[in-house]
Amino acid sequence: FLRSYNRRARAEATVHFVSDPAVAHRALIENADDLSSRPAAIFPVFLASLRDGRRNDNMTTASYGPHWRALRCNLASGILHPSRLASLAPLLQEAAETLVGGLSTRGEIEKAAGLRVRGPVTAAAFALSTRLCFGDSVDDAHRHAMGRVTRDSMLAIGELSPRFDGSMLSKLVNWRALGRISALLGRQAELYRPLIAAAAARKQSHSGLCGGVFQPYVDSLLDLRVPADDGDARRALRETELVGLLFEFLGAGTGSVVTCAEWALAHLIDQPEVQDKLRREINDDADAGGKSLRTGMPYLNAVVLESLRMHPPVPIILRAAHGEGARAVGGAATVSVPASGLRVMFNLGHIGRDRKMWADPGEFRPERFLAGGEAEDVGPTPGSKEIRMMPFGAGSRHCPGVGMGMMLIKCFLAALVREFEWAPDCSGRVDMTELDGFLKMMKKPLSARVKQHA
Ligand code: HEM
Repeated sequence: FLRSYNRRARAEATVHFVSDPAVAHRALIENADDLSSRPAAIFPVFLASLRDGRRNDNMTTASYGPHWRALRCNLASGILHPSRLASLAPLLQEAAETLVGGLSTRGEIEKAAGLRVRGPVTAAAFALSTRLCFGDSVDDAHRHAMGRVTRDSMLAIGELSPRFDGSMLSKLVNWRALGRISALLGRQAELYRPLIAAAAARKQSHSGLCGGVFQPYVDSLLDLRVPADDGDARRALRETELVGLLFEFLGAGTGSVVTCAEWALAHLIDQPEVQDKLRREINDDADAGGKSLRTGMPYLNAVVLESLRMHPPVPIILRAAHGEGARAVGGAATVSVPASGLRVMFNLGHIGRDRKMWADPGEFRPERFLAGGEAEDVGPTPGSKEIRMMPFGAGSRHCPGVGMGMMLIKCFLAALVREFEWAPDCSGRVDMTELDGFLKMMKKPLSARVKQHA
């Protein structure tokens, strides 16, 4: 029995790796509907479900269908809607100013020997995400505790083998990471519970716009009604679902943004002429605020895109492929597709450095994204014609935070380059080795000599 169980689990767990942009296009764009779910077993959904015996999906883990659609519409038409980006801009600017202010007051010795930027940028991005999620009333100690648990949860999820398939064998192999994830889910619930209760009380008194401009994410989740499991009725979200969705927002809004900002700064240090050119554009920009960050400053946009092309913060995306979509990935000879779908991993790092698509793909050259460059029409998400890079994914499950993510990275980078000059630390070089993990961070956190402009 055990042997046949393991054989079946192994067959179902066969993973197809896609690094070819043409195959990714065939699968994710031409057969989008057949690749619109992620393999559920990979995610620790079942751990959350152990708590109350039900699946407790967040948006990432939800199967393509009415439940996912309700969650996605709520976020994409609420806080993250492109028309809201203008009103979010002042909050983003405030976060960037706090970041720069904090770095300015660091000791001169630290600045001269080598300043590590990952911590301060993470703190600034997390403070903003917390504000968007819960409003303006979260105190510092509570926010720091949530920051720690978010970071630890991401690390624990990263420890889970990408081949984890929910089988008994893989649970045994991953028992340590699963135990940690389970404990951290409990801690998240403890920390979010009072903030959810405060949002419910706010709702009663019709108060509490964040920054005076918009409804925090948690408030919208309390208002949301999702399809009930039986019939046409709709129901409110359960506490365990709320916790999962809030963690998803805090994690997604922080880690990828920080990873991209750090890589971009690393390249600006490595190529001072690119840094100078960027600084000139930023200084010449009359409106250093919201509109420029969205549609102006082409070189800043190009620097961020080039960084995302070379180092997509989320290195792998996962899908379960069915029908024609499975054949688009596995080839015409694909005969047996498990009921749960063919498991597919798209390697975003390889796709952005494909030699057929890019000249000198290993070189950091933002000019390729400017008018007349080889990639002048390429944006953060692929169009319908071809895929050349896809740092925010592609198809119906692409990242809903692309607009806010791009704007936040640009806002941080513009502030950091306007305010400081960046140079290698006393080691004299920038180590560009990538960390093999859930997020493709710099293996050695960036440390830089920083000189403040007069
Ligand atoms: C530099 C910033 C970011 C990067 C590089 C990034 C990247 C990604 C990628 C690669 C995916 C998977 C897409 C796919 O499977 O096709 C994703 C999904 C997602 N991202 Fe982002 N992301 C970023 C920022 C954000 C922000 C700011 C938020 C929200 C606050 C966010 C929320 C989400 C959510 C909820 C999903 C799941 C969507 C679904 O399954 O429908 N992300 N992101």
